[in-house]
Amino acid sequence: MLRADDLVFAYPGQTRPYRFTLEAEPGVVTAISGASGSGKSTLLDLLAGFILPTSGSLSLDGVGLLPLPPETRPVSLLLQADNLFEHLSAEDNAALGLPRGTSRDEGRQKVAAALSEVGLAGFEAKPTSTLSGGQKQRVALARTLLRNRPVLLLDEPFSALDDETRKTTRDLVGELTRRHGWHTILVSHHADDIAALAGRHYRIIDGGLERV
Ligand SMILES: Nc1ncnc2c1ncn2[C@@H]1O[C@H](COP(=O)(O)OP(=O)(O)OP(=O)(O)O)[C@@H](O)[C@H]1O
Repeated sequence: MLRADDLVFAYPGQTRPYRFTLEAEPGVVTAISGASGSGKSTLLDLLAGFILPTSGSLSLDGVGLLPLPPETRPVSLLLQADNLFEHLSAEDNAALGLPRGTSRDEGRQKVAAALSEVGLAGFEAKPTSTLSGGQKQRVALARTLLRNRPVLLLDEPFSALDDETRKTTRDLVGELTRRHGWHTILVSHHADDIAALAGRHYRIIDGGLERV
């Protein structure tokens, strides 16, 4: 279980701080909605460790995460777009998720298996700049598979996709979350994505999280 307990944070000059409390289970997509500017990205930044709360606690399965810098948190982050290096191939982008020290052959095999799991078998050598928006998000998910971190933060990951692609990409996120036991936190203001995918839903209201 991922638990945030009264994480308190304020930007300079902000009079009333955010106070975030949530629980996210493994294998379940937990959705976060809220008006524009309500603090959704701020919450993800706190979970990822890009900003630090002034008080509160954050733990995964009882282990405190706040002392960990972003690079060692058990967390992957996927944004709406621009998750990949355009000048690299699909294979090279996905391979960025491999642990350091992975041998060339083992890396190749693992990348091929991850690309196949996201429905991109045979796309290894494709330059990223030639892929569609949905295919790019799949490559980013393959990289997430290889990073093998139990928390996945998604910031409006389907917003740049057409309707059909958003449905298949969203199904894939649901499937991967269940299969790998990820604690997936989905920031979205699309009610249909939340209805289709989320097992738990919080809304940010007045700087806090309310269970919907
Ligand atoms: N670095 C910063 N310094 C000061 N204020 C900030 C900073 N980043 C965000 N804010 C402010 O904090 C509030 C919450 O921003 P945040 O980006 O978390 O909202 P959001 O819910 O993700 O918005 P949107 O849906 O528009 O992306 C906004 O009022 C924003 O202007």
